[in-house]
Amino acid sequence: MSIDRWTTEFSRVVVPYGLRRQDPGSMTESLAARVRGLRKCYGNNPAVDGIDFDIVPGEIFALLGPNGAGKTTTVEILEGYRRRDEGEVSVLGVDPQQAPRSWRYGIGIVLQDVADLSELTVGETVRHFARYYPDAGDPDQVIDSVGLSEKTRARVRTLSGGQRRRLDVAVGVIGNPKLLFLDEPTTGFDPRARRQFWSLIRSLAAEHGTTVLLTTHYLDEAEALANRVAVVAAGKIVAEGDPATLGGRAGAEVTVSWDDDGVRRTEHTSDPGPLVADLTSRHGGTLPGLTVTRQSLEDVYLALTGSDR
Ligand SMILES: Nc1ncnc2c1ncn2[C@@H]1O[C@H](COP(=O)(O)OP(=O)(O)OP(=O)(O)O)[C@@H](O)[C@H]1O
Repeated sequence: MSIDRWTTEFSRVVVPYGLRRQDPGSMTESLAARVRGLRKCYGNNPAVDGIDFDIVPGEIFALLGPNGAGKTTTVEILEGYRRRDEGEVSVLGVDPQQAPRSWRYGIGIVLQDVADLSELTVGETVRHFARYYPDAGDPDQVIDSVGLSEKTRARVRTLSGGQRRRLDVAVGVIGNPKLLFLDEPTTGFDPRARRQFWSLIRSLAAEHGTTVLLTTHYLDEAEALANRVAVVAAGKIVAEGDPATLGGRAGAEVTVSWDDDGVRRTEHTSDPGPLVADLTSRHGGTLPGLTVTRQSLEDVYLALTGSDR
């Protein structure tokens, strides 16, 4: 996250705007976001070099890519915190560069530690942010939905890292956003906290219809959460699709391994069923040490973003 985004976002949420209620349904929103030919250079260096994608309402869309690929720059342009050099961008039916302040009520941004008003309690923090939205959710319900009910009266500075992230999410969703931006949301989480966080995000999408734009370096996170992923490398999208089939994964060869009298055997096949059936019958009905491994999303990702890029 860039400092200027943090500063702008922080001032956005702590400085009242003189809020005006707007019916979010009045925006043209056949797509939650539409991006065409997006380009952004820093000096002579293209950070984003001609990116196209759509985000459908209600879906969880993940941007993956190595450090410096251009994900944050893209997301900040969609959030309205950076100006593009070229291309068309529409978010909730509006160009973020021309957006009225009321457009912000429809988007939620989960920033790391934006809720760090450490002397306030969890309840006070969420109520504080709720005041700046015309259509805010009930603070107690939102705190409950992120699993922090027992910490409502705890001071923010006493929370663990994972609990703070939950509070960041509570602050990100208190305005009932239609589109939620999650930038590397589970960095530093323990495995259980990550699973709980994933459940929270899934339920936001499933129960509230919230659209989510996620950036992450965790491929299991993308696989667990995203309906679609786009892999970005050197400012371009190099693959896009369902994480289960990305890069021809579903049709790729499968590795079948088993133990044969103490010797490890391996075969590669695009159709493992007949091979496993044949081997099993030849081994008298059981195949010791059988493993059937399909290409992982990480394998596909590494091939797509390899050193030749
Ligand atoms: N304010 C800036 N000034 C100059 N160059 C920048 C600036 N912000 C980003 N860049 C450069 O633009 C490129 C893309 O950066 P960006 O932060 O968008 O990548 P990213 O995919 O989000 O990376 P990460 O995964 O490390 O967060 C990088 O080469 C980066 O050094």
